[in-house]
Amino acid sequence: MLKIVPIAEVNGEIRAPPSKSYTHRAYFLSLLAERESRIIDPLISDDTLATIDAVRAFGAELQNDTVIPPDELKSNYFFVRESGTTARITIALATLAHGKSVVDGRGRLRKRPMDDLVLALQHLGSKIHGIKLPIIIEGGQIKGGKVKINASKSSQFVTALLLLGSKTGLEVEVTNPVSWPYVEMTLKTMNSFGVKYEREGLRFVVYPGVKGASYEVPGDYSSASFFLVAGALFGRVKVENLLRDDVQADMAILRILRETGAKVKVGKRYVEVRTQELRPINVDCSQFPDLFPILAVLASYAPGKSVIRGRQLRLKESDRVHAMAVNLARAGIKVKELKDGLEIHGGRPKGVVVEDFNDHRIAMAMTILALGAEGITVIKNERVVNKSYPNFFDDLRRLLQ
Ligand SMILES: O=C(O)C1=C[C@@H](OP(=O)(O)O)[C@@H](O)[C@H](O)C1
Ligand SMILES: C=C(OP(=O)(O)O)C(=O)O
Repeated sequence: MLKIVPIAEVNGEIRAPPSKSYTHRAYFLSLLAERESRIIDPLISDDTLATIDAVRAFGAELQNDTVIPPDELKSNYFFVRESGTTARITIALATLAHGKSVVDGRGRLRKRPMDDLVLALQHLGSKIHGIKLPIIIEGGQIKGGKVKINASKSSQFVTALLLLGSKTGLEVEVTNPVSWPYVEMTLKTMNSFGVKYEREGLRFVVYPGVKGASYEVPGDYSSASFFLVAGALFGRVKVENLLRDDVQADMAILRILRETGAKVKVGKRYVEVRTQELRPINVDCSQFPDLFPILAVLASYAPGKSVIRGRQLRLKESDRVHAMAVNLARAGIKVKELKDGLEIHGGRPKGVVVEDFNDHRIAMAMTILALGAEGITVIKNERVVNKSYPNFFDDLRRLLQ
């Protein structure tokens, strides 16, 4: 358990951890490559360990930062912990492995949607049983061809098919996408690994062949966003290891912080945010859903009414709309739960015992809220941040020292 005592101001620097999303992509593309690859500075967290375990279970050999791919993927039992990204990609790639595979996970992941991806893979000839984890795949029947994917619940369905297509060749047509920048992140990583594809709007033709790469994982804007908001609320924060020229979904934080009135300076490899003034925000997070919890915290301090929405916010490690509504109401903030988001009236939050709903981003967002709250905040289970950011509290201490 951790107690967070409010501070007068924040003024410090940290280094962003490596990107969870790029780490997933680099390991799975290394698995599919024609030769060995190097992955430099990967994120090591609960989610990426799930991916590393899956890549090993498919038959890859990992020696330090080198991944030696198998000649053929092996069918296996894949336990992906609570990693949605790992689950979706593993389900798709397991269709390549002759024999029976099982993909399973724990907690909320067993309730999160897999159905549209399963339908698409069945359309391509694979035999799959179940639309929620645990899912059984009778691999080896998959062939290339043409498939349409409804991406209204998750862009990870698209990512999974694009990666599959880098092995089989595949034409993919996407409908109703959320979180589109994550598809751009997948395509960018495919470029790094020498995969050829053509695109026209929401249609892709992926050609078979993954060359391999020596790939350096960039810093994570999703993890950095918690401290960038702390800079906007309470003083100054500089986050190193953030590339200006990137396509990460949560780079949206830069535009939003400027719109709310913070002073944002972007260098080649860093971002610095200073408090200036705070205006309410009105934003749809459907393309960058992981910012929702920390934007709700930002809105809690911004005088006036903010509205923050997103189509898939209730489908994550928790129902994030409900989770933030509960915690902000407990902190004395006037909040109204909408079908797809929150209406928040900014004020001065009180310290609370945080209900994290076993969601790393709820715990991290509420920790930042605590820095300016009236009274002490309690984080009951600080280990919940291990899913994406094991060093979160170490970096917080570094910032406050
Ligand atoms: O592809 C990825 O790496 C991710 C995509 C997003 O999910 P959805 O596409 O399901 O919104 C995001 O919430 C998740 O943290 C990581
Ligand atoms: C939802 C997240 O990841 P995943 O979908 O991979 O579980 C997240 O990191 O907030």
